[in-house]
Amino acid sequence: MTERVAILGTGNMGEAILAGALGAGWSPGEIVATVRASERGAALRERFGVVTLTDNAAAVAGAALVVVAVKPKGVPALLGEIGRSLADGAVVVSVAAGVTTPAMESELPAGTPVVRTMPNTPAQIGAGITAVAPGTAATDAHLALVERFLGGTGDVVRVAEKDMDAVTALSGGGPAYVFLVIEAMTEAGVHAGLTRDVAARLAQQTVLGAARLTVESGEHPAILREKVTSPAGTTAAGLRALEDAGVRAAFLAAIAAARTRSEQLGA
Ligand SMILES: NC(=O)C1=CN([C@@H]2O[C@H](COP(=O)(O)OP(=O)(O)OC[C@H]3O[C@@H](n4cnc5c(N)ncnc54)[C@H](O)[C@@H]3O)[C@@H](O)[C@H]2O)C=CC1
Ligand SMILES: O=C(O)[C@@H]1CCC=N1
Repeated sequence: MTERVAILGTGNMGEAILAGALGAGWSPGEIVATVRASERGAALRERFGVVTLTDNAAAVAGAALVVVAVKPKGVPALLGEIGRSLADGAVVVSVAAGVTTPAMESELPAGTPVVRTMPNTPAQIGAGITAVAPGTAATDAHLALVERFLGGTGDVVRVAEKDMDAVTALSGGGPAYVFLVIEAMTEAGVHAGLTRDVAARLAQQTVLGAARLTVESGEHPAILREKVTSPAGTTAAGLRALEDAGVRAAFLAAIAAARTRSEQLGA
């Protein structure tokens, strides 16, 4: 891999992408990461061996791919900062919730290729999923570079930009919902008398195994659920309690609320 990549704003998501890309074979020499605080830069240099800078304009000079990973409200100012330093043909990718491609294009020199993306933090171990939606000047070659880089962090799926707020709600924030489920199942196991270590291991591996079985069997989750649920058995009793507590409705409400919030962040 020969292209240089700049990651601007290397916090939780930027670091997850950095770790995932390095794990997939991108070399530290190909990536420069920017930070606000120099101690953060020193920690990233130590951990990953990449060059870190606090100057975003200097970081994008010579980069073919620029990944903007600051908070949504920081994106316009950052794009304004780097516009004149971008290399010819460089593609600018944002991971920010809510920030649209027209909004990105309006802060950059006319004709700059941009791609809006929504990754998630399992990118850190190459198990993420990123949705991508191109702006008006992004060509297939730009998308191919973006997909090659982000492909190191997990799956990549192309979506229409109008679907990005829904994607943000489902997979962008989705790991948090699953972490909450793992935390709650673990705690419930402790309440049922298991040690915390055993309960945590059972909850983690159950979520991992169920997710893998869904993917690898290709069967509908409802069918897989029926195969666990013996008539009048233990699982039926547990599922009844979850339905009584409104778990399905809670997920509908959670994804709808997160989607609305993503729309607001872009407004
Ligand atoms: N955390 C997550 O799971 C996901 C986050 N995102 C998006 O990623 C973006 C970043 O989110 P997080 O990583 O969670 O936030 P964060 O606050 O952990 O990271 C942002 C980093 O950017 C740095 N920063 C801010 N302005 C800067 C500047 N001008 N130059 C250089 N560095 C600068 C901050 O010091 C911070 O370390 C957001 O736009 C969010 O919507 C997208 C998908 C998932
Ligand atoms: O919570 C947020 O706003 C970001 C976007 C998706 C995940 N984290």
